[in-house]
Amino acid sequence: MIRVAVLASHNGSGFNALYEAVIKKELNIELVLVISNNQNASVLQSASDYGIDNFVINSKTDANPDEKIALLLKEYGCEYVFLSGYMKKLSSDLTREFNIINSHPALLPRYGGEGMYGRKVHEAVIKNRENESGVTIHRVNENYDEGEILLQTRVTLSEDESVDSLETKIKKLEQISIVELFKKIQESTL
Ligand SMILES: Nc1nc2c(c(=O)[nH]1)N[C@@H](CN(C=O)c1ccc(C(=O)N[C@@H](CCC(=O)O)C(=O)O)cc1)CN2
Ligand SMILES: NCC(=O)N[C@@H]1O[C@H](COP(=O)([O-])[O-])[C@@H](O)[C@H]1O
Repeated sequence: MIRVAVLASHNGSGFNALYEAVIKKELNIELVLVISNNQNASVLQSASDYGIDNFVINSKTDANPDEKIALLLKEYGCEYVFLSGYMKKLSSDLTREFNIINSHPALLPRYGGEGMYGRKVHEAVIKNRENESGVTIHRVNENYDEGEILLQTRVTLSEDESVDSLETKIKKLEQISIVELFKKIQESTL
């Protein structure tokens, strides 16, 4: 069974979607480890509730956070790492050594890169009066949002779309897309 680690900075809504899919036997993967840079992240409580080991790793806890992350990924035998709203840039050592996958709440290559995360993405899409947005799931390389695109799903914006309504739409789409992506991985059709 594929062993998957999750990195998240806040709620980890994508992680929760994967966990639900595993419980419903839609996915045959093993979520073995959760790491957050944020000691207050609610994803840590979710992981504890699910009985999944979880750790806080940041510049306060470790002199070299990414080195500690790599050690844990090896210790837990992680074959894939999923970034579920993780807000820190990962080192090139990490991105070269591990299969890391990220979900970005826009149609890359637009609306990506430094400063483009969370609500900031939806604010920019609305400000530019786009008529569509979506989710991009991609491999992670040493730069923000430039890895190979694995899956993209689109959504049409309504005339009166707000940042809140778009964020809700995108998160729902993301949770579906992430499960679809891991189905492809476990069926080795990726
Ligand atoms: N090496 C990589 N690391 C990360 C990637 C990546 O593609 N390559 N993806 C990000 C996730 N992400 C977009 O999908 C993203 C997250 C955060 C930022 C950003 O600008 N962050 C701010 C700091 C924000 C904070 O501290 O809360 C910054 O760097 O100034 C851009 C894109 C995860 N890591
Ligand atoms: N650039 C990365 C990025 O913006 N990721 C986005 O952060 C949100 C985290 O929400 P959550 O904490 O509720 O899961 C998610 O929508 C995810 O796509």
